[in-house]
Amino acid sequence: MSSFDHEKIQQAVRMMLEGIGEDPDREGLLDTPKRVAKMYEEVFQGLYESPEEHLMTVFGEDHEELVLVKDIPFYSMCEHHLVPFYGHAHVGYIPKDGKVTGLSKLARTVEAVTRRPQLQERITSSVAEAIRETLAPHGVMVVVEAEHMCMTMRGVKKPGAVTVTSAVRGSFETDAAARSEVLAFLDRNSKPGG
Ligand SMILES: Nc1nc2c(ncn2[C@@H]2O[C@H](COP(=O)(O)OP(=O)(O)OP(=O)(O)O)[C@@H](O)[C@H]2O)c(=O)[nH]1
Ligand SMILES: [Zn+2]
Repeated sequence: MSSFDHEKIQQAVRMMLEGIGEDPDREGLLDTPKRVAKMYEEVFQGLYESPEEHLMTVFGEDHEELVLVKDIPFYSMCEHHLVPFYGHAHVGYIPKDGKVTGLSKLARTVEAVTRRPQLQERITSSVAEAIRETLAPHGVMVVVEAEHMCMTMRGVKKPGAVTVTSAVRGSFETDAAARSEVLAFLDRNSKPGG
């Protein structure tokens, strides 16, 4: 797997600043290439992780009904414009043969997939596929809701427009009641203790 090239990012940022008619040597911009490289290393960290690696932690727990971690916040970068899109992912699956993973691992899978240049559709199906391949559950259902800054601060300029994508695998494909159960939980705003 390739690694992160700080030097290259710094050169590119300097050129972009020149390209927009700025002076990269003025005081306020002197450290900007370095800062952007550091930020990119953080926001694109997922390129150096495999989403599946997090799901390897399994407990032989005999639970073959819904497990849903909802409202997982995420930030990603639109691969067309390299501006953020962000929102929440909801990840549900029905374990099989004792393959129950750690709850945090579902959120870590979302992180590994979102911290890359991305499309919302690919995030949604990649999370579903990683769970399907690693845990071989009865079914998996992933719903992602996001606002895209390329649609709010520029272009069509529609702040507040929310894009919803879903991916279902296994039993959820044929079991409408199972899909409805997940959607009913997503509809409820109740918070633990709230
Ligand atoms: N399907 C999909 N499209 C996305 C996503 N993020 C951004 N886009 C869209 O990618 C498209 C790129 O369209 P282009 O016509 O190539 O680029 P553009 O001229 O900047 O388009 P506008 O945003 O319409 O101004 C736009 O319609 C964006 O809204 C995403 O996650 N999924
Ligand atoms: Zn975009």
